[in-house]
Amino acid sequence: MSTQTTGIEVVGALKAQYEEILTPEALNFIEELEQNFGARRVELLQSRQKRQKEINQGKLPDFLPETKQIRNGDWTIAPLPQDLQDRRVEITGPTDRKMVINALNSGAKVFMADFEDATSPTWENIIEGQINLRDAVNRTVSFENPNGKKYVLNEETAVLFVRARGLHLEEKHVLLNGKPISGGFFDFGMYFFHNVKNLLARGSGPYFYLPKLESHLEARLWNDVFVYAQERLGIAQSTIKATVLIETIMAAFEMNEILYELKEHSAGLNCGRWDYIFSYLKKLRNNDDVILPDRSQVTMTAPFMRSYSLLTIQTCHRRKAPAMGGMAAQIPIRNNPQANEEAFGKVRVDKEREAHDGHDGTWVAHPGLVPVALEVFNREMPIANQIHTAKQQKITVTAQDLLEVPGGTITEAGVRTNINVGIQYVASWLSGRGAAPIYNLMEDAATAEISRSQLWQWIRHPKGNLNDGRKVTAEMYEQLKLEELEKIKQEIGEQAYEGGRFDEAVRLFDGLILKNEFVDFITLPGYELL
Ligand SMILES: CC(=O)SCCNC(=O)CCNC(=O)[C@H](O)C(C)(C)COP(=O)(O)OP(=O)(O)OC[C@H]1O[C@@H](n2cnc3c(N)ncnc32)[C@H](O)[C@@H]1OP(=O)(O)O
Ligand SMILES: O=CC(=O)O
Ligand SMILES: [Mg+2]
Repeated sequence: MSTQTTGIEVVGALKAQYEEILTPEALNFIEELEQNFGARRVELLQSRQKRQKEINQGKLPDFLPETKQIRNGDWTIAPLPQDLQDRRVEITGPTDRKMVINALNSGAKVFMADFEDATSPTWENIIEGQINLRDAVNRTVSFENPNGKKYVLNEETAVLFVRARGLHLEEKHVLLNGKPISGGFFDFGMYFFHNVKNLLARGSGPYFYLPKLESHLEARLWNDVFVYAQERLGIAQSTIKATVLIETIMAAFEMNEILYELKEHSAGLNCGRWDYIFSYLKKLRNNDDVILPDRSQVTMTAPFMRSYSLLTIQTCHRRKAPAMGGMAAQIPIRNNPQANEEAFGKVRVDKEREAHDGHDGTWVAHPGLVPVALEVFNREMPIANQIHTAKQQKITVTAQDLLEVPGGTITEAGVRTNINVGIQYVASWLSGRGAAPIYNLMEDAATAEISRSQLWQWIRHPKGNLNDGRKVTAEMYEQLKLEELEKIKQEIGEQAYEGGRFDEAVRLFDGLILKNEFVDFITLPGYELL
């Protein structure tokens, strides 16, 4: 079915209620965003390729000489609204109806509803996600489980943020002049269009997370989108607030500049640790000095990760902006109290380090972890945030610190885990679930990117050897893959395996690992299969 408006065309199926989101007025607004900003998005994506080429030729990422004045200048972001002063615990999750209610009721200060890493962007997930968020803002959202359990919002709920898709992702079910539009502009635009007035009437505001930025020019693009959107709907400038994820190695060198570009709309920065590891590996993949050990060994205490976290705190607080921490991947383990306590212990240590260092809040992936993170931040952070404390203001983080290669080993178990978890995740994503519990860890698009890029690199890197001396090769991958697929079949059962899009997942995964050309994001070839 297709609905034609001026130049913009919806080619996705129109199920019940979809027209309530895809109104002619909302589509006109999206069309204007794409008309005004679509070409710049494409140019910025080309700039990413250009910078990658320079890195491949040996030019390492560094702080930009041309923006030194901004780094040295004395400026701050605009004051934060009242409901963004205290963000000590933020829960994240997909925009699934039940989860939206559970997250808003979880006791966390903020719920980040995610159209990015935790969402497989099927047309249904995207449009139903918008319906769910609209109903959440209206406070009419409800849900009934097949077992009769009913879900409604509590009196007091978390503040809502929405993470729009990254600039690299398109929405192929909405075309402008026959071409797919930006997924991020769609997510932002629809949520803003349908909810801004209601959010303001309820004393909150249109709050966003912006993922995977690679430069301050990308932040400038988003700022221009915000300025346009506010003007167009008659909303006061500076109403929109956005937290930018520092989750690419390139953005780590432009934190000041990103805050500066968005300074009227900024709600600080967040350490998106999983994509950051992926980006470090992706950008430096052709550098013979750079290689990462097993995924489990690349933690926030690795020197390059710690430098990045501390620099985020220093930069944000100098600019009076919140510096949000990141996501520990552990989730509750039912039916095994000891393993559960160990998992909670790991989350606790992670959050203690973040709070102690000076982060103003942190992320959790599951309602069961909200009390764990809250207890730590309540203990370590007796006031609403640490923006005005002097923590980390005296440290110096250099380009070398940010690029320092971590030590550690590559093991056969690490290779196996990357294959096993990577394929299971891709199968889940293709089946419409963008976040999945696998071996008691939260897996999403960002963690899967690490798994597959490590395999790609270990096969090709001169130092891609196991701790027992064997070189990681394509043949080893093929052999271990067969064994891991058998293991998965045993664990989840033949029926779930057959119904789980595993064959397509394996073909997609093989393409990512075995082709010499590095694919920028799993979700790009993945989206062709959705
Ligand atoms: C790298 C990054 O970008 S991190 C941010 C992106 N990633 C995420 O947001 C992941 C968020 N987390 C999740 O999606 C989920 O916790 C998963 C997929 C990891 C595990 O989900 P499940 O297997 O459903 O967990 P589990 O069975 O323990 O859930 C128990 C209850 O908690 C709810 N729940 C679990 N996680 C969440 C969440 N993040 N938000 C809201 N509710 C949640 C479930 O809906 C379920 O509710 P019910 O008891 O009312 O039925
Ligand atoms: O988006 C968060 C991340 O860690 O990646
Ligand atoms: Mg991410």
